[in-house]
Amino acid sequence: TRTSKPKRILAYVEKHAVPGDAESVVNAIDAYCSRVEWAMNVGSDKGKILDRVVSETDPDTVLELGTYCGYSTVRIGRLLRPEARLVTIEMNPDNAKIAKQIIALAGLNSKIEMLVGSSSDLIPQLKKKLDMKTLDLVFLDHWKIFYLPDTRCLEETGLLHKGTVLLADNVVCPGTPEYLKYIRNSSRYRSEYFPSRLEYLQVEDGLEKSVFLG
Ligand SMILES: Nc1ncc2ncn(CCCCCNC(=O)c3cc(-c4ccc(F)cc4)cc(O)c3O)c2n1
Ligand SMILES: [Mg+2]
Repeated sequence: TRTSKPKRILAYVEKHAVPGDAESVVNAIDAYCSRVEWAMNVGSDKGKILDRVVSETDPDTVLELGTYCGYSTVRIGRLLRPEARLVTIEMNPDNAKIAKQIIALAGLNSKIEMLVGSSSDLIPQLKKKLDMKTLDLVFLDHWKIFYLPDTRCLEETGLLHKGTVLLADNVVCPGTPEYLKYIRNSSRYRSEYFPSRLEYLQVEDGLEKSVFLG
């Protein structure tokens, strides 16, 4: 098949969003994925929780693991101050290409840098590659079995500081049991579960917010 779901999402956004208006890009993707075809964006219900956590954290540096089409990248980026920076990691080069175009359409190129590769390969390079002092917020939305090893890697590479917020998508569906077990039992984090719904469906899902205590 010539087109892919991300390409169909991009085509819809190009037709229905207003260039430079990040909100209209988010709304266009939600309209498409709720009416035409489901896609694994964090969606509007969990998106409202994400918005609140981003606004309360007001981060200077953000790391997103798993870009897909860039829905949550734009959702987060639209709330950041002009001098703030968001690095997003996507392993699939075709998805990264689409996401780059959606991020550009939202007018967020100046705040967002996309890295193409696996989180496990790229996280160790973040500190030196991007002169990343530390991260204020991490949004985990990639392969669910990588949440725990990547969190351990973030700890070991000194990318977390006292107060860094980790926000994990899909802790109920598809589920991230090993990550939840670790983060909820670790004295180095204070965790809180935000119940919600799986994107565009009536299935239970939720976000786990964990503050690193150092
Ligand atoms: N390590 C590494 N580094 C970087 C990377 N970049 C991409 N990947 C690969 C990640 C591939 C996509 C991850 N996301 C999901 O799998 C996901 C799934 C559902 C879902 C699906 C079916 C259902 F029936 C119900 C729920 C819903 C969600 O909200 C999800 O986020 C990477 N991996
Ligand atoms: Mg997700």
